[in-house]
Amino acid sequence: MQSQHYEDQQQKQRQLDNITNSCYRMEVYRRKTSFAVVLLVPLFVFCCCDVRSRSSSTCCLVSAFSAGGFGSGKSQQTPKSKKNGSRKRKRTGLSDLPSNTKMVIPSTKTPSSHTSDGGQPKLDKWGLPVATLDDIFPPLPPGTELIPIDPSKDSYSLSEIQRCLSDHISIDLSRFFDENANGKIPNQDGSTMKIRLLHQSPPVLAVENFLTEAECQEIQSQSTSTRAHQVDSATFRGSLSTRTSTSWFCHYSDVPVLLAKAHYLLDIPLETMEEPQIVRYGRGQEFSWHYDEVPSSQLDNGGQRLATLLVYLTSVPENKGGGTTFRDLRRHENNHSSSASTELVMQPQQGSALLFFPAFADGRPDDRTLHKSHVMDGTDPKWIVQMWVHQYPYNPVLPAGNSHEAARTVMEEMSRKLGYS
Ligand SMILES: O=C(O)CCC(=O)C(=O)O
Ligand SMILES: [Fe+2]
Repeated sequence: MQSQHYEDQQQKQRQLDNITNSCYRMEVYRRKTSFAVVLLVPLFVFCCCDVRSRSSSTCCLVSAFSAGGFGSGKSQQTPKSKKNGSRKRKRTGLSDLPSNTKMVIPSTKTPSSHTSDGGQPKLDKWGLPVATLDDIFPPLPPGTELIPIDPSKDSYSLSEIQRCLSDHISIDLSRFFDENANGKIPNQDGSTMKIRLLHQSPPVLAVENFLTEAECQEIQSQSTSTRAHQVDSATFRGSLSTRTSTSWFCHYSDVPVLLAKAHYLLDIPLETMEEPQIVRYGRGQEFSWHYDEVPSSQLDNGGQRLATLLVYLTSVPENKGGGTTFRDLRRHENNHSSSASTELVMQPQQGSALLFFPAFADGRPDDRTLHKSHVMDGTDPKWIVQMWVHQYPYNPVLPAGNSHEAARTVMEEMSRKLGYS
């Protein structure tokens, strides 16, 4: 399975390389078309207006056309695309973003042209091919393993869930959950956690009642603390990725309950946890398609992100947007008479956690986890807190002075209070 994925990655790279070639061919095609239009339109007008000289003019123009037009080497050797091609790219504002969220922006290679309606290529106002979502987030190669959950099963046992995690970060779920996938230790408000499988391969898990209502409110209130570092996400105009929410980077020690629960659930060293981030999406705000993996240029801090733990601090009704959506993953309708399937969406439910894996255990990105936060439609904002787990110890960047060590004691105290140790 892993070697299959590695081949898929290589194929993706080849697809990206092909973009350059197909784009060049597209540009040649465009040039030829413009050339033909430039020649044929005056020819048509000329012929209509001056019937007496039509035959000789046609001969003259046709011979000029065949000398430098379709099929001639000349237009291919001197593509006039140079001028447009070297046009300055619009600033994307990437530097305004938190450095640890990978935003995929259009390749510096010229994107391939794509046909829209009726096979016509989509061109911009300069007649250049327009990048499409498929250029930036290529479809998964045919044959990629995608296994949704079985719609005929009411639930998965803990052993079945555990088996789905075999290629990813090693987590021992039996510390926290019994064989029926129920939490072993009740929450402070008496509620019980429950872990559910949302997708088998790649594995996507939900933990109901991960945080209590009071714990959600306590974490959300950290956004008003002067200790949190606020980042207003830039809107990416001229790019296909858009993040318009607001984030707050927190000191580990300010969110001990998140730390204690994440640490106990995932059984990973505190040092591999990235700074906890609180995010708020107001009406109309979103985070469009992206991968959570760290760009290769930034792997020197903790290596790749192996797990994304995202906890919803507020609920958002189904018809109000805000769902976390996976492009390539499906959820079959739980209806035996129908084989309909829809995109896998996790609708925010206060206190529930979503757990998925942007990379395999050895750090190779798992592109099957391309996802987005749907545009918010409701007036009540969506709030989340999230944390990524790295391969190796991670050095926190924000807020200044943030440190794992400073949080260790409060985390251990909280673990005792919650009954985990
Ligand atoms: O808010 C969500 O539902 C998804 C957020 C996300 O994917 C991210 O911040 O990386
Ligand atoms: Fe994400």
